[in-house]
Amino acid sequence: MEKRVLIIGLGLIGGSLALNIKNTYTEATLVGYDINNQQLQLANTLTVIDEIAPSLQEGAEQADFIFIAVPVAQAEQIIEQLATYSLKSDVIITDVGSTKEQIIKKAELLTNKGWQFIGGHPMAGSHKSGVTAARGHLFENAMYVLTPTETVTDEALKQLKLLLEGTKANLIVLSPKEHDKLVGVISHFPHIIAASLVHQAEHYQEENELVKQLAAGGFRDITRIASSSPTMWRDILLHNHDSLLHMFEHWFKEMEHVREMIKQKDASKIYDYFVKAKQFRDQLPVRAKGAIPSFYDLYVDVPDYPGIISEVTGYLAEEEISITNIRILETREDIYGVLRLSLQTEEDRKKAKDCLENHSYATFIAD
Ligand SMILES: NC(=O)c1ccc[n+]([C@@H]2O[C@H](COP(=O)([O-])OP(=O)(O)OC[C@H]3O[C@@H](n4cnc5c(N)ncnc54)[C@H](O)[C@@H]3O)[C@@H](O)[C@H]2O)c1
Ligand SMILES: O=C(O)C(=O)C[C@]1(C(=O)O)C=C[C@@H](O)C=C1
Repeated sequence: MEKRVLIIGLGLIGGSLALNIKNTYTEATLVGYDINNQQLQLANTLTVIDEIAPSLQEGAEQADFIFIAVPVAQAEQIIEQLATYSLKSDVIITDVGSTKEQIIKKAELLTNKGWQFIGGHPMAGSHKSGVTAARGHLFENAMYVLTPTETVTDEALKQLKLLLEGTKANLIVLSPKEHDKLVGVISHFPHIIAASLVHQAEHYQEENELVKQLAAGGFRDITRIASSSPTMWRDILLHNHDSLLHMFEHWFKEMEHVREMIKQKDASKIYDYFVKAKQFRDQLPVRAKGAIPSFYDLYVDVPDYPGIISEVTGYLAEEEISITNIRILETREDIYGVLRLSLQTEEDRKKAKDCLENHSYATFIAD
């Protein structure tokens, strides 16, 4: 039976969800709504959605499923608006916000009217925003948290899970409180640290402008997420402020502990500190997309001249070696560049290495 799925907010996550749902739920008509008309038109042109909603109200009142995919403060306002409409009696409403407690509280406006609201949060994303960053496989193998409360029926949960099958994500149920605490530790607090490291570098840049030039792989890796949407992250911090304030206390103690080890020049404690961190970090699930993206990467030294990328990919194509991603690392802008090729298997990487070395390229593996 045809189902109308309204996606409110056609950015990275809303757009990716639309692409995912279309993968498997073929009887769905994807209807989009966004306050940014340019994003909306773009989503339509890119066929991420099938139709544009004439208005939020019309789109919502005709929908069987509603996804709220806007920054979390905006999500609260959308919920308030939806609560004033005449939605279908069996509509299922969900969201994708990075915080859950405050949204679930607000959603009582909907559940009090007998509508089903199931909080959701796909644990995959990017520092990029907008529908052009949307990807059909963004959530593959990632965790996707659902936070149904006691008002949610088994049938509604089943229907939503069915709709989300195309994401190929691992659905997991948590309470909103548990969610906010856990995600605070592994996503929200690290985001603050990333931004603070960038501020620190900027501060030192005033003393010596070489800071920017020297910022190499490590700094770029640890601060990538500081390039994310400031609106989205402002809202997340304001929503999860209780958990985050608590974590600051731990963090200050942690930093104090590190400072003390350095002050004492305690080599053995410093070594142990890094050993323990490495052990825990190395145990994280590395092969699953969405957790920590992990591919079989091959680095290739390339001279900086036009056409170099097509030359390299051309050699690989001749030997039918497919790459999943390609990126120029901007660490050595002066003479040479480094291409990072991501391959699907160890075997493909070996083949690519042999192929490019036969064409006199220097390659290296950095696992
Ligand atoms: N970016 C990530 O990595 C990530 C991952 C998981 C969940 N999330 C959550 O997903 C949500 C969306 O994030 P995103 O990365 O897709 O952001 P985005 O900036 O790419 O897209 C958000 C879209 O919402 C639209 N919008 C804003 N207010 C609106 C309103 N009142 N009505 C209609 N449209 C509105 C914007 O115009 C924009 O197109 C956020 O709540 C975020 O916390 C983000
Ligand atoms: O990969 C990134 O760029 C992300 O920031 C994704 C990330 C995360 O912290 O892992 C960010 C916020 C979301 O709520 C979920 C995922």
